[in-house]
Amino acid sequence: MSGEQRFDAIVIGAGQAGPFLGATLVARGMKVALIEERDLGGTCVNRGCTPTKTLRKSARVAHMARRASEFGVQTGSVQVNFRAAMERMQRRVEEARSGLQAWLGQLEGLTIIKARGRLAGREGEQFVVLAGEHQLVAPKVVLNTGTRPFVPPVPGLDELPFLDNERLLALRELPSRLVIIGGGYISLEMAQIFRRLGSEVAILETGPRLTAREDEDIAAAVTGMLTAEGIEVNTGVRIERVGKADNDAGVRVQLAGGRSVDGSHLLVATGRIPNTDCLGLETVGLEVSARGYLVTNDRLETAVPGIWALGDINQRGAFTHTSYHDQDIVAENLAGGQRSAAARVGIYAMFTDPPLAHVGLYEADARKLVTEGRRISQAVHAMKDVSRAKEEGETVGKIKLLIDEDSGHFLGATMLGIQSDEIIQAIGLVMASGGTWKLVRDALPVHPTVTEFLPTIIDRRKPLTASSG
Ligand SMILES: Cc1cc2nc3c(=O)[nH]c(=O)nc-3n(C[C@H](O)[C@H](O)[C@H](O)COP(=O)(O)OP(=O)(O)OC[C@H]3O[C@@H](n4cnc5c(N)ncnc54)[C@H](O)[C@@H]3O)c2cc1C
Ligand SMILES: NC(=O)c1ccc[n+]([C@@H]2O[C@H](COP(=O)([O-])OP(=O)(O)OC[C@H]3O[C@@H](n4cnc5c(N)ncnc54)[C@H](O)[C@@H]3O)[C@@H](O)[C@H]2O)c1
Repeated sequence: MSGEQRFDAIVIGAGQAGPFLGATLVARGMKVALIEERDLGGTCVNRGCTPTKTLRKSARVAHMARRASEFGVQTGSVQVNFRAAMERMQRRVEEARSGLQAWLGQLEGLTIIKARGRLAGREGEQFVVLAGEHQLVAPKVVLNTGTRPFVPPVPGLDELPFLDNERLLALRELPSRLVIIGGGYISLEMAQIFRRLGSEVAILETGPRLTAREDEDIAAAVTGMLTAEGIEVNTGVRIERVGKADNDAGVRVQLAGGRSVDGSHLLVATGRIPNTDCLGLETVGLEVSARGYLVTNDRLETAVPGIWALGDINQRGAFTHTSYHDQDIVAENLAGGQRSAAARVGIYAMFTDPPLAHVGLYEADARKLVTEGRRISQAVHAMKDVSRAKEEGETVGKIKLLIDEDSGHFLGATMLGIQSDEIIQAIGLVMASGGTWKLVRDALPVHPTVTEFLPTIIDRRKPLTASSG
């Protein structure tokens, strides 16, 4: 163990919050240690957003090439070079990771330590952190250790070489038939990508529908979009066990009721668990929730003053943008600001093609408010009736807007359709700025875009009733 090193702040975990907060603090003249046991950039850069969104592009190009004749373009038969697509993805990951490394590496005052970090008690006002051979102390500790895949207690799973998001992205050969357990974001994004790259794909979801959080009609539209591409969707299943298929060459998932589903590869995408179990939290008196998350106040401070929990581990978001936003809040508050995570409006996109994007309340939440006497209206518009979508030949999906009739504020929006990952932000910005629907109606839109339809959609809104029937 080397001698004790003193810092103004120690960041454990280089996900989507810690490195950026560290950079801000050193720019203010502080001395900061950034401890990362794997790769800078965390899940997003190395095994999440960056690789999946890069591979998604290869899948989309293959998909559009197959549709080429619809647009008057002749291509001949379309072949996917899986290795080349994976290599393109890896190059992008390496570029992102090395860019981050180069930027962080030249920041004066920032010490990067490649090791697993953990708290080891306190010395007066200072927290002690151990990281490999290093013993560090600082009065401020920022935890940004993210999540890892949750493996469900399915009999037989521990004896199979199943895939998770990381192992899937390391494949060298295209799976001939990919069976996916789980029907959430990772499942659906990867199902469509691998289907378009040439795999057969089957999804097995225990819940009654895919994308459990979404409105029923939206989940149905997502399911329809995936089945139209030849993806087999099984909802409401109960998995009894998994094992090798008869020919030993693949996997067999045995379902309750006697049915089984075989595949060459098995992807398990059934949620994530927080990396809080090896952090030595008990040494400073910090506790986690029943599911392992760190509880924070709206300033993202834990129950122990001087320790912050940022990103997925605080369960205030499970996205790169929420993690990054967390560090922005803390950076400003450390400089005397009064920002709060409570003030932000939840927004996200699932990057199927077309994407599903959402902000604010869901229809079911709004209906509950109606039972409490609120006057709420909803507008729904099919993408097949949006001119730009017709011109693009991509008419899947719909737009839904929820409006509070008394205040004029948007309460939420859901969009399944081309560029909805971008368009949703128009509503998100109006919501965050406290504006009303009139702002959207009166602003001058660009033609021809999907966004230009928002005023028309708003005009067609109807009162929302307490029940959907
Ligand atoms: C397949 C996939 C696709 C995704 N796509 C998107 C997307 O399109 N958009 C989006 O917004 N989000 C996406 N996400 C979610 C996104 O990746 C996370 O929300 C995001 O990475 C934020 O996480 P974080 O900052 O909390 O930590 P992470 O990015 O998880 O990083 C935590 C870091 O801490 C390190 N660490 C953990 N414990 C220790 C320790 N004790 N000592 C030292 N280091 C430690 C880990 O090695 C890791 O590098 C995706 C996730 C997955 C899995
Ligand atoms: N576009 C994005 O922003 C994006 C993309 C990918 C991942 N992510 C993040 O990654 C995280 C994890 O995603 P995920 O898809 O693994 O989890 P998820 O929680 O979104 O979905 C998991 C699904 O698995 C099902 N399930 C659980 N146990 C099962 C079982 N035994 N058999 C069958 N089904 C089972 C659940 O009912 C649920 O529908 C999310 O928090 C998300 O924020 C985000």
